[in-house]
Amino acid sequence: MQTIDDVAKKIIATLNEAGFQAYIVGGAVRDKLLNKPVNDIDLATDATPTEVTALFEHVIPVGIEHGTVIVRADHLSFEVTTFREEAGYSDFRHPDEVSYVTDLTTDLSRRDFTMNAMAENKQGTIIDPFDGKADLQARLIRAVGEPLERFQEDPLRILRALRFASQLGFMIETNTYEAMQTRLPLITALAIERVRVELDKLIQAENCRMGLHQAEALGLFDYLPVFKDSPSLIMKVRASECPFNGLTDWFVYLAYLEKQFDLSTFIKAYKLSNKDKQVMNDLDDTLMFYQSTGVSDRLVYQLDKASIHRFCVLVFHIFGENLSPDDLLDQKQALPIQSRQELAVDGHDLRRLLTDKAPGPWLRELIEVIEQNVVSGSLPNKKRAIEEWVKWYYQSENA
Ligand SMILES: Nc1ccn([C@@H]2O[C@H](COP(=O)(O)OP(=O)(O)OP(=O)(O)O)[C@@H](O)[C@H]2O)c(=O)n1
Repeated sequence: MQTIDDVAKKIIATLNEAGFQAYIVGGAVRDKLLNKPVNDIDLATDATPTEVTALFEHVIPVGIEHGTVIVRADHLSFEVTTFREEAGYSDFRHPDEVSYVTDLTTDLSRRDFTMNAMAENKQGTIIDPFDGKADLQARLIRAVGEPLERFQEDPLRILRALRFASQLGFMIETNTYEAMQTRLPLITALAIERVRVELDKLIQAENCRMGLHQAEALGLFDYLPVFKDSPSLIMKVRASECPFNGLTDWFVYLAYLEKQFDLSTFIKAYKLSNKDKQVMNDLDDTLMFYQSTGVSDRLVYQLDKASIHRFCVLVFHIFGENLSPDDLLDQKQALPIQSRQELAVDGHDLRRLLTDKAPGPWLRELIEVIEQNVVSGSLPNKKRAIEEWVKWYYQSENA
């Protein structure tokens, strides 16, 4: 079977045959050397975006102003970026000016860390002008060239260093670490959404204890919303037994750890997306419900396969109770229905039945009551029976 690496090499071959240089660069080279799975490959070339576009059938112009296009091949996408050097980052996000260059080493020299500044050609030879391979072997994160400049260009690299330390269990080289310390105040200028992406990766990583320790030693949390106002929070996180790896809802856990914050404080401070907000709020509701009633039929009904495992992890760490995801799933499967879609009536049926009622929130509330009764077994999931019950419910309500 053709791998993502084979497809990338085909793209490189097409560029080489047209007279251009082309290489695999960045995280893919690093991860291959670490024997980690590679799901995403970036390419660099001396061809301009216009020249790349002319060579391939499916090209998406995603970031032409930064020299990047996406080449689609065999149902996979590859970012292809023209060799460049960057003049400065006044918004700490996008380089102010991008100038194309023709030599690979200049392109590699603008990158953050030596382990991310290697390239691989079509034959699989590694081009490594900054000794990234040696640093990988020594398990060291080292800035390329002058560290103060690298972090000035993009202070997000400070967080990237910490999250790589957390993901890979690497140490940060002394000069690099000192430059991170000097430039640390610049992280307050970063968009909070970018900060959160790195923080998520740091906290969910395999070596998160070490990553958190390094972040705390550096003073990172003094510059981060919520954490900076609550120094005890990070102490509690460190002291907690919670294995954050894989725990996507760590904000919920932190909100429970620090009772003075409700979840909305985190949601607002980190500008969580609506989807994230929904997931976090649902989980928060379920945990509160668990706190008051324990494992009830109504509770297992609210959980689904995707959320059941993390719910159990959170219950263990917040309440110290050991629930088995499999047992909860069995209990859920034994319920009369698994989801609202399986109810024998829907909104249309109920509106037809209660023609004298004007549209309003009553319909959603009624469906919720029916759902609860069916789940608890006090009402059979049969259309006739439910309709009879609804008529009785309204008669008794109006009586
Ligand atoms: N602030 C940044 C972000 C990225 N890069 C460079 O761009 C490459 C690709 O960046 P990205 O895809 O964001 O990260 P990866 O290093 O590939 O790591 P991961 O996929 O784990 O996020 C990096 O390897 C690095 O060479 C950089 O120099 N400075």
